[in-house]
Amino acid sequence: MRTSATCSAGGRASPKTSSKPPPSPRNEHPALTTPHSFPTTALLGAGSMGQAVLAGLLRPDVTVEGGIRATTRSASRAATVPEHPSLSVYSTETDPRANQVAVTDARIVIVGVKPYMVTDLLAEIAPSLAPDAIVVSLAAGVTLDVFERALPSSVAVVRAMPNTPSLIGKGVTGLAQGKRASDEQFALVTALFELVGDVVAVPEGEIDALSSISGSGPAYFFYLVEQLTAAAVAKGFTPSQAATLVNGTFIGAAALLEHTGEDPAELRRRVTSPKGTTEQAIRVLSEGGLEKLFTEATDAAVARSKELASGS
Ligand SMILES: NC(=O)C1=CN([C@@H]2O[C@H](COP(=O)(O)OP(=O)(O)OC[C@H]3O[C@@H](n4cnc5c(N)ncnc54)[C@H](O)[C@@H]3O)[C@@H](O)[C@H]2O)C=CC1
Ligand SMILES: O=C(O)[C@@H]1CCC=N1
Repeated sequence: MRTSATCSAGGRASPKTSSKPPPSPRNEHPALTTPHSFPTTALLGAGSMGQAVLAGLLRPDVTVEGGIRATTRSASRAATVPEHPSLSVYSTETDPRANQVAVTDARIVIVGVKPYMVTDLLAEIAPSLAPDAIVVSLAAGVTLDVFERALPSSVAVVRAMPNTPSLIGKGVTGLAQGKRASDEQFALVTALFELVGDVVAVPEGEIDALSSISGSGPAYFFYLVEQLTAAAVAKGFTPSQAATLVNGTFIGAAALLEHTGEDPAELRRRVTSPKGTTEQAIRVLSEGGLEKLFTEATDAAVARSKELASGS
């Protein structure tokens, strides 16, 4: 276990108070409009997505009564989890019972392991869950039904589809309420994800489509950044110059979208002078089938969610 301490190679270190907290993006999170206090929470699988969700619970303006427990498989991954006085970190490599220990008495249990690992993990934790626990799935494709069948009937389930900008409070999360989750329990989970950005409640049937847009969406953005950077380098700019040009332009354009609240089509029009240069570039992108490509790409993501649901 690691409690607000640097994890040793073996995954254990004695608790201590960190004199200098690590650089944290938490200050960037928007002001709270939702509850500041959450019950004891376990995060099983504190990887890329899990740690982004965890960032909300570690905000200085949030209290987690009874503390937060986070688990990983390897001790080296446990060492990547930020230090915090209310956070205990366990790795199954060091303690094979880490997940059972983490969920004991926890009211909220977030499952952040890969989809193919979910079934084994649920079988492992089911006997140790509190009867009134709310299990929150981050796993792509895995249905509420799979969770509800694997867990005691008193345990509520909510399916979440967040995205990685949650790490800096700019996430978008889709939430689907399981049939055993009360409105009060769903509101609590909604408040938890509002700590890291916007929340959209949808019926479960829409979660895979939502995932193909906002769950995967950050990857589409980074891919576009990579491709425009490659085009800049091909035009003779150094990689450093290309990064400045492309990152600055994309970040600036996104900020303009947010700041003005304007329709993106209108913002695009303001760049695209009639008979000018941008018009030619947009023509090539359009004739190349970008719109169709996005439809096909998101369809492929949805199809993969269905495969994951069937266990492949
Ligand atoms: N990465 C993303 O942008 C998004 C991911 N998701 C979902 O989040 C889940 C995790 O994905 P990532 O964070 O990308 O993967 P990841 O590989 O970064 O994290 C998985 C974590 O699970 C841990 N783990 C593996 N087996 C474990 C076990 N038995 N007990 C405890 N911890 C264990 C690993 O040590 C690792 O820290 C997946 O189900 C994925 O579908 C959902 C939305 C977006
Ligand atoms: O690629 C995946 O399967 C996960 C779900 C959405 C984003 N990442």
